[in-house]
Amino acid sequence: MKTSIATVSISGDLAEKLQAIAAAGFDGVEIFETDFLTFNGSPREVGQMVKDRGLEITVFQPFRDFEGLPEPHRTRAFDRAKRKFDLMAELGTDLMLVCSSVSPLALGGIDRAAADLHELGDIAERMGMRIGYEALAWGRHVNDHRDAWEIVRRADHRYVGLVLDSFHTLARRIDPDTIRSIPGDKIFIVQLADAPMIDMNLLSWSRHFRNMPGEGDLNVVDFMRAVVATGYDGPLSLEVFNDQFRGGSPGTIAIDGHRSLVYLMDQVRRAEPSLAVGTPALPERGEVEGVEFIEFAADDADAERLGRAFKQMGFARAGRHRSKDVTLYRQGDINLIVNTEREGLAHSAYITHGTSAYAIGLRVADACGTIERGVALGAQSFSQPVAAGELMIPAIRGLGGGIIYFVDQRSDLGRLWDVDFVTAPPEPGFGLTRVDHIAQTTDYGEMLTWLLFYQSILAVRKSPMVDVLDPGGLVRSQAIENESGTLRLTLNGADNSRTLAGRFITATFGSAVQHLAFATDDIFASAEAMRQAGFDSLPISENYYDDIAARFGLDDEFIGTLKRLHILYDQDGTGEFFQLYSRTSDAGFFLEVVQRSGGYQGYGAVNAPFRIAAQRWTMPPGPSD
Ligand SMILES: O=C(O)c1ccc(O)c(O)c1
Ligand SMILES: [Mg+2]
Repeated sequence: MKTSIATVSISGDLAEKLQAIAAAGFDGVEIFETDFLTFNGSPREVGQMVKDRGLEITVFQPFRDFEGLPEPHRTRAFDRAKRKFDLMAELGTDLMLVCSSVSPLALGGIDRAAADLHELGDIAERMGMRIGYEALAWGRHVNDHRDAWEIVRRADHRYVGLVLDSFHTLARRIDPDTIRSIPGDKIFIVQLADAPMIDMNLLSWSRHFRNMPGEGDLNVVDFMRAVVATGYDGPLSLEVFNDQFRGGSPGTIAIDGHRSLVYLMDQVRRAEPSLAVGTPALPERGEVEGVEFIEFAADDADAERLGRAFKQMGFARAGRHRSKDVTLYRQGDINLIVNTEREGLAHSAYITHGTSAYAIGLRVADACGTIERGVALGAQSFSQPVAAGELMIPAIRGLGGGIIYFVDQRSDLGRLWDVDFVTAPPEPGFGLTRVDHIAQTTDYGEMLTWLLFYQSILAVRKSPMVDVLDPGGLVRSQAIENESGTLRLTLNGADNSRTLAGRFITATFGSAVQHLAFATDDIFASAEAMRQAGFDSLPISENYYDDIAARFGLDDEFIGTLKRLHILYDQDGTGEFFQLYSRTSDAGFFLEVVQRSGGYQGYGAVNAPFRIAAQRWTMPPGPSD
């Protein structure tokens, strides 16, 4: 199946857009008229630019306010169309998208519109063109693909077909299964877009908030299943109007778009195996069984500091890499690696970001399958030389230039610690059992990119976005987790550098992992042991404890213990959540210990403002304070 994307979906001038679209692997492009009109060159030159990049023009659009007009407007509309057909011949494309009229002059009437389209079909045929009719969700008389199809059916012309656009259908909550009865050869092109669920008027929602399939909340998979069921085998064309994308990186948005289409077709194939999906099958999404390790890049002085901090939390120095300057700290199922090598990716990560948790190792059911899937979805695989006898751990590049390694039990990768490390016997520790969650910070503009990256490659789902109030601004936070809770990531999007999250991005030149949370089954015992080992926990305001005492009706003794140990507390109706924080590093990195009880699934978002306030009093002032 051919892939295509509208020029409106990408930022930049026409040349930049085409370059990014071709580089991301698309076969075709929809030329949006304004992108052509604002280009300082002839239609022939545009056609050549498209060809030179190995692309074809899938459709020229939009042609507005055509059908149902009274005279003299009707004749004018036909003249306008003829001029555009001439232009299209120069551009080198034969399909024009006619979107349903929004003109107050349009008269309505299915037969009138069908007659207009039939007549235009005759002209198109003579000029070697075809027309596709699309129902805009806010069209004056036609705003439903079922009506558009009825008009196309009655127009009864070989050169007149239907255009389906997932946004217009799904935004109006029209059952996509109504598409199944349309003949596939009468669908001339299919446009795809998703959108977040927001309650607003259709036009504004469409023009500003569309996003790539899989990034929003619409059921684009069911829409596409219905399209495939018709036998349609034309291009899948993204048409995404999004304010953020218009100002984003052309290359990244184009790659996200291509990834979204590959992922969409993979979901269609899995949801309805009997359909003839014309794209290659992919290995299934990586089933994450746990976080196997977190690796830090550091210089010697910071490695000392990190080692000390880990010991104060009950980690033991548990091993050394056989050939590299790499130390393993271990407690329960948590493996923390500190890499002070002077070459390789760890060193480049250190040079770029300073001391940082630049690599994450995930335990999956099938490491090679997960990599294969990632690469098919446009992720970059990563490898660097290893010494003889050591393991080459498969990896892809992730957020902030970091690395995600994959290990599994089905290969030698399951013996990583024995093969690559000389390890010591386990020590008891302070009760920390596993990595509860990994918090990554990114620019707000990149959140959808990483959401799609994780969701398309790993078997995870996203939770609703929550707002984290920071005195410097709002940080948007969204969790990405699997069913069993063995992988929990939180993505925090900062849109300025005055928030703690924004400061972290600036201070580390875009390192991603800002904090790590470890789980315990008894936070009071862990906190007590950590305190005795010299752990300097983040102090929390008295006011906070007064508030939770009142909010949850907690008794004095319990509140006294929370207060003394600097533990934050939350309930969600199904269970309880306890949190304890370290102080932050100068750059804003920190560690957390949490205890979940009952069915608590959240991350203590209500406590975040108190944590942030406490971090602010205890941190050195930032450059913009
Ligand atoms: O917003 C619009 O006007 C518009 C134009 C053309 C389309 O294909 C579309 O889906 C929307
Ligand atoms: Mg459209």
